Amino acid sequence: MCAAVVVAVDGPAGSGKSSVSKAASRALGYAFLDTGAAYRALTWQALESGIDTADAAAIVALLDGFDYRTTVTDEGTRVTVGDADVTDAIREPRISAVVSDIARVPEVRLALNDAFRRMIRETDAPGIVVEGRDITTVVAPDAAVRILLTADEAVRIARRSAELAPGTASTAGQLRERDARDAQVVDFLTAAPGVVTIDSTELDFDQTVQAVVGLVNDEQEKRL
Ligand SMILES: Nc1ncnc2c1ncn2[C@@H]1O[C@H](COP(=O)(O)OP(=O)(O)OP(=O)(O)O)[C@@H](O)[C@H]1O
Ligand SMILES: Nc1ccn([C@@H]2O[C@H](COP(=O)(O)O)[C@@H](O)[C@H]2O)c(=O)n1
Repeated sequence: MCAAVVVAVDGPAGSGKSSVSKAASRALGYAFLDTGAAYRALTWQALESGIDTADAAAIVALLDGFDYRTTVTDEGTRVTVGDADVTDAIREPRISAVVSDIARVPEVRLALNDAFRRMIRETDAPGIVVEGRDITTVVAPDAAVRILLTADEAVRIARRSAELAPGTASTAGQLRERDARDAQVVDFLTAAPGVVTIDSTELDFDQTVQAVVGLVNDEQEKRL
């Protein structure tokens, strides 16, 4: 039984899931769980081990020794695999290009989802904001607040390009391709029943964070 208020956030690539969820968690005094980081770290481990990411059996074999940890520091959350700090490496385009291979392996999803549920149960914060693709539907379908965070594709591409520039064309292609491949595995493009859609196309960053925080506060008030 989890005593913390769980806020589940799903959405497509570049919709602001991690940046908005992180800022909202800070504003609320909640913990933050970026589930995509675990898929990315396992991808990093596969590439580091010289494994073809399309080789599902080899990927499943990696799960046993996968020593994935996150540590909250003053500078932000550090991600490690074994002794390696992979915080920055897991954001590289070479990881984004193949992470969907890893995410489509059912054994990987089962193992990581178990780990995510354990992290949610074990948080000692009053609440936790958890973001990914299947949090509202699979990982935490009973979450107190469930949000689909989205924005028009062109806006998401522009925001991502501004972050990664140069290379708008390849950024666009990669974002579209990753969404298309991920959507074959989980549906993060339509809100499941009970899930509230926040469309940030016309909102700036702070307004989007406020929309999330406002929803959580409204839900908390209803429960009093
Ligand atoms: N409402 C907004 N207005 C302006 N910029 C935004 C807004 N929301 C997010 N951003 C910016 O868009 C970029 C993408 O956001 P972020 O990395 O959080 O997306 P994401 O959904 O986690 O992506 P991915 O799934 O690819 O990891 C970041 O630079 C972020 O600061
Ligand atoms: N709940 C999740 C979270 C992520 N994925 C896969 O990981 C990739 C990286 O996620 P980001 O949020 O960091 O972009 C994503 O493209 C998915 O392949 C997932 O399947 N389920």
